[in-house]
Amino acid sequence: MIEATLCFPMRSRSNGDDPTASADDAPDEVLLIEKRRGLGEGWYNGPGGKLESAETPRECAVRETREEVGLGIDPADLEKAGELRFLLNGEEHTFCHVFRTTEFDGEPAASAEARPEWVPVEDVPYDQMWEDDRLWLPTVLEGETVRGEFRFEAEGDEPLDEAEFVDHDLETGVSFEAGD
Ligand SMILES: Nc1nc2c([nH]c(=O)n2[C@H]2C[C@H](O)[C@@H](COP(=O)(O)OP(=O)(O)OP(=O)(O)O)O2)c(=O)[nH]1
Repeated sequence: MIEATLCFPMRSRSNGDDPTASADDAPDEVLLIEKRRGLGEGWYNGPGGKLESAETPRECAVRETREEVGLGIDPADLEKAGELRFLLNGEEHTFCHVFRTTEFDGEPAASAEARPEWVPVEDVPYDQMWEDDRLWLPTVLEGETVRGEFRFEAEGDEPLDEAEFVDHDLETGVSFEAGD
């Protein structure tokens, strides 16, 4: 079983040039990446990837976001937003921790792995993402929490991103342990 993370940096678009904007405005843009290699290549996603040994999910999300798009994040500023379990042919394939943050340093920059893009929450390109994302990502981007199980079926040795998405269970408004 693979343990992985996703991180969704968010900002309020109106804090830029709108003089009526306040810093308290709800974040309405999310930093997505166009993934340039590996699992989900060519699709949009949040920065993220697999845990390295002895790393916590928070440390992994911070490291992957720095490596992929160059943003600096304090692990304590990550808000746990979800836990997603991906099953392939009935077996647990990946357990993914989802984080959200509005606190980060620097400007996103492209890397060999990712091309970053700020996207208004209402324009997230779900038709160019993993098929299950439209079921849970809107809730995460609204500031809520999710726990879900997503079942994929594949023939032979097909990787997860070529498997067929068959069904799911999803719970919203869940609580996570402090420090998760
Ligand atoms: N949004 C979304 N992300 C997913 C789904 N399934 C899934 O594995 N992911 C994420 C979890 C990880 O962040 C990422 C896959 O890990 P990765 O980026 O390290 O994969 P990779 O094959 O490129 O690995 P690497 O060689 O670069 O280490 O994709 C899904 O259904 N939706």
